[in-house]
Amino acid sequence: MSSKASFLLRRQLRRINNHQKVLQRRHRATISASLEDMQPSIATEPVIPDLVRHPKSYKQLPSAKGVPLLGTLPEFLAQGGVENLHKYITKRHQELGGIFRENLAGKDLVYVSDPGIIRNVFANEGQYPKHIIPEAWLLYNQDRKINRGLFFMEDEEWQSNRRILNRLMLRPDAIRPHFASFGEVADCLVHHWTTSYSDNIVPNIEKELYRWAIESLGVMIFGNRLGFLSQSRSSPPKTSYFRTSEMETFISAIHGIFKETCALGTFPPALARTLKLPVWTRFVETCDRALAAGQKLVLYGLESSKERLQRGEEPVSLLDHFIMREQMRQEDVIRLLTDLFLAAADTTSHTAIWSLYLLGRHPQAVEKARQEIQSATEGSGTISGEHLFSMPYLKGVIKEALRLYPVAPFLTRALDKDTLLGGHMVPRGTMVIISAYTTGRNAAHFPNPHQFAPERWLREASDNANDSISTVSDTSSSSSCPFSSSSKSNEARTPSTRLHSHAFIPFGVGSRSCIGRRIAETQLYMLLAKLIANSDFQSVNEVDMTMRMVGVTSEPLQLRINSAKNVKNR
Ligand code: HEM
Repeated sequence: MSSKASFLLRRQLRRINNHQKVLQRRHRATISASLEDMQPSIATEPVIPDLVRHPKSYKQLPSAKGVPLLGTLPEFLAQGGVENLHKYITKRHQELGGIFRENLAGKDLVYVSDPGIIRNVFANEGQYPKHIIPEAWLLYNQDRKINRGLFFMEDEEWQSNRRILNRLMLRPDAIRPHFASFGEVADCLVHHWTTSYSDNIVPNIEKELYRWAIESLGVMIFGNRLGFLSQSRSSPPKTSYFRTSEMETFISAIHGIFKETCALGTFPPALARTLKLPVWTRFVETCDRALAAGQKLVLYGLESSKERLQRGEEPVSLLDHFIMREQMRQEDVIRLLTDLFLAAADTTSHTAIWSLYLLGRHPQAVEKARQEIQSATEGSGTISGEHLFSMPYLKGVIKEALRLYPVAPFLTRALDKDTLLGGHMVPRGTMVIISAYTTGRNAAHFPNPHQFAPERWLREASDNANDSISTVSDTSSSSSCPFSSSSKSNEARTPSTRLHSHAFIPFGVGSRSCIGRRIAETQLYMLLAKLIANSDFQSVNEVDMTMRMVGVTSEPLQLRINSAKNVKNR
C-alpha cells in the first residue's frame, strides 16, 4: 500500500473512531436521561447504570415461590384470599422489594409499589392505556352482548368518549356550577342525621352514604334531585324520577355487583359460568337489575332534559350539555351515564365512611377542622362551595383517608410495549398491579405511616415544634384537586420532605386516571364540612380494611351522632 493510501486509510479510521465516540457520548446522554426516569424514590435501592445498559431479564425479577399449576394460590388463600389482598401484597413487597413477579393461579403478574417504578409504568403508557377489567364483568358483557361505559372502552372509542367527559367533568370550571346542588344534598343528609339519630348510632351508614353519593351525582347529571334522600324531612326533593321501590332496587343492585364480583374473586368466573353455580347466577341477576334500573333513570333524565331544552331553558346539567354540545347517540349517553353511577357509588361513599371513621376517632382533628371552617366562613358556619378553597386542613383529612384506606388500593395496566421497570425488561402485554395501599403506608414516603395526621399535608406543620409528623408535599394530587389554588407551593419545602410525585395516587395517573375525581373530592369536602360544622360524632367501633372490589370497613362503622345543639353550645 502506498504511503498516501495508508495515510487516507488511517484518516478514515480516525474519523470512524471519532464518530463512534460521538455516538457513544450521545448514547450515554440518552442513558442518563432514562436514568432520571429510573431513579427510585426515597429509601429504595439505587439504580445501577449497568442495569440500564444491560437490563436484567423478566425472569430475573424477584419472584414469589409457588407450586406447579396453582402458583401462589395456596398461600394467597391461606392468608385470607381476595378480602386480604392489600395486606398480602404489602407483605410480599416487604419481602421482595418495590417490584416483583408472581404467578397466581396460572396468571403471571408484576406487582409494583416503588413510586419511581410506578412513574415509569405511566411514563411508558401508550395512546390508549389499558387496565385490567375483572373477568366476570367481561364475560357478563359478552353473554349479554352489551356495550358498557368508559371503564370498559378501549382504543379510539375510549379516547373519543374520554375527551368529551374530560371537558364536562374534569375541567376546573365544570364543577363550580354544581357547588350549590352538592351543598343542598349534603345539607339534606346532615339534617337527616342530626335530627333523626341525635345521640344515636347511624343505622346502616353504608346505605345512607350510597344514597348521598348517587343523589349528589344525580343532581349534577340531571340538574334535578332524584329523591334518593327523600326520607329526609328537611327539604323534600322537588322532582323525583324514581319510585321508592325502584330506588331500593338500584341501590341494592349496585351494592350487590361489588359483593358478588368479590365472591367470584377466588373462583374462576368462566368455570362458575359453565357450571352455572349459584354465585354466577347471583352475579348475573344483580348486574341485570343494576343496569336496567340505571338505564331507566337515565331515560327519565333524558326526557326531562329534552323538554327543558325545547322550552328554551339554559343547559345546566351534564346531560343537557351532552344533548346540546356533543350530539351523542342516545344509547351511548345511556351506557356512559349508567356506568358513571356504578363507578361513583361505592368509591365516594366508602371514602366518606373512612374519613368519618378517622375523624370519629380523632376528636382533636374534628376540632381543628371546625376551627378552620369557622374562620373560613367568618364565624357563620354557613358553608358555600367557595369556602372550600380555604380549608386546607379538611383537604388533609380526606387525603389521609385516601392514603390509609384507598378505596381503589390497586391500579392496573397492561404494558403497551416492552418496558424497563426496576432494571428489568418487562415484556409488552404484561399485567402490572400497582399497590397504592402499600406505597401509602411506606415509612420511606410517609413518616409514621400508620398515624392519621392531616397536618402532614400542610406546609405549616414543619414550622410547628409540637408536631411530630414531618410534612410531605402535595405534588401529585394538587393538580387533581379542585381546591388546589389554596395549597402551598412545594418550593417552600425542603428536599428531604418532598413527596415523590407517584407516592400518593388515589385517583390514578395520566390520561386514564379517574374521570370523577373532581366530583368526588368536592362532594366529600362539602359533606364533611357541613357535618363537622353542625354536629359532633364518634366512631364507636374499631374497624380494619377488607376488599370487596373496593376497600371497605371489615364491619359496619358505628358512628354516633351528637346533637347539633351540643356543638353550638360549646
Ligand atoms: C373517592 C372517590 C373515587 C376514587 C378514589 C376513584 C378512583 C379511581 C381510580 C384509581 C381509577 C383508575 C385510574 C387509573 O387506572 O389510572 C378510577 C377510574 C374511573 N373512575 Fe373513579 N374514583 C372515585 C370516584 C369516581 C366517581 C365519583 C366517578 C364518576 C362520577 C368515577 C368514575 C370513574 C371512571 C368512569 C373511571 C374509568 C376511567 C377510564 O377508564 O378512562 N370515579 N377511579
